[in-house]
Amino acid sequence: MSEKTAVLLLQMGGPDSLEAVKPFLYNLFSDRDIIRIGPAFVQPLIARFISLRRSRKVVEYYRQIGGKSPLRELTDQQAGELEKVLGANYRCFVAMRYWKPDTREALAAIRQEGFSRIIALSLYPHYSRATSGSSFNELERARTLSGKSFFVSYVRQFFDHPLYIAALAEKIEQGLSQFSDRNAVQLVFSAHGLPQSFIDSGDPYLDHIQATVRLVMERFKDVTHHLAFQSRAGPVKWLEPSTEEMIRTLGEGGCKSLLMVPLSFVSDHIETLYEIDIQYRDEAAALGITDFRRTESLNATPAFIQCLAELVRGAR
Ligand SMILES: C=CC1=C(C)c2cc3[nH]c(cc4nc(cc5[nH]c(cc1n2)c(C)c5CCC(=O)O)C(CCC(=O)O)=C4C)c(C)c3C=C
Ligand SMILES: [Fe+2]
Ligand SMILES: [Fe+2]
Repeated sequence: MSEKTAVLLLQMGGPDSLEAVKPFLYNLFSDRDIIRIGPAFVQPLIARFISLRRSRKVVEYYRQIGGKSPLRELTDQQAGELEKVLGANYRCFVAMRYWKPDTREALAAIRQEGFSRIIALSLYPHYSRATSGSSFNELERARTLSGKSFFVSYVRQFFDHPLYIAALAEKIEQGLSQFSDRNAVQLVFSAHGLPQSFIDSGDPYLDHIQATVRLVMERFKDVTHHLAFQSRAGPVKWLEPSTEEMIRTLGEGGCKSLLMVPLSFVSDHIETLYEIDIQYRDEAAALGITDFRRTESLNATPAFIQCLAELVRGAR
């Protein structure tokens, strides 16, 4: 057995072609950790119907951002950079919850290289049952199938890690420096939405998001900020206010300079590249917001990779 430790980066994944959009959505809507549709035995049928219907609309969004999600390339890049920083005692692998490489494939690769210890590093800073919880459950199922031959440590969250806060603050500082008058800028933290029912049943996601915003804003005391939630899907009540509502309220109130700060996902994906950069930008322009910008995603920024390395080194 190798003395090295395997680091398994857990991410949602995204379609790697337009043909993959429908099966990717099917995998997502089949997962009862993210969405519960009726009794378990009917969910696959309903998932098939919803993924077919939604894919017709969503394919067009992926087409506009280059015909696929960039999550695979970006996550591989993060894994490669992290491996360089961690040095010879670690090897990094990637497992995507709803696309390739899936968790079973990743465990097979880890086993083939002779590792018995895994650090499961969720790339969602804020814990939710819908995201990290789902990835951990999938890992546990795959580990059971493999005869529990791996010892796994979990990095569940890092919403308040000083290096994560510093990396976000660096991006905000870069964003603010692009405006001619930073005092006129309204900062909108746009976190991914979650159905209110998750929070009501004890999910810590909202508390984690609010803590990140508070910690970051300790460094920008002179800047006005707001928190809103993007990307609703389905008819239930989601966290409020929505990012669209927030942009409308600010635009109608005379705001001209707006800096969007995407929270909840550390890499670019459809919701930064399409929803913010195309859809919200158009909506903001129609409301007279003439200077609409977004902070860069953390992706493989060195300060963020240092944060991941600290999380791995501190994992028990
Ligand atoms: C079905 C309900 C959904 C919940 C709850 C949800 C929570 C949630 N999602 C992310 C991050 C990502 N979501 C992505 C895509 C995506 N998510 C949903 C649905 C829910 N998400 C759908 C249907 C899709 C597919 C795109 C679409 O149809 O709109 C992605 C990947 C995007 C990509 O680049 O391909 C990420 C990342 C978080 C953080 C979160 C809750 C906290
Ligand atoms: Fe989403
Ligand atoms: Fe999502």
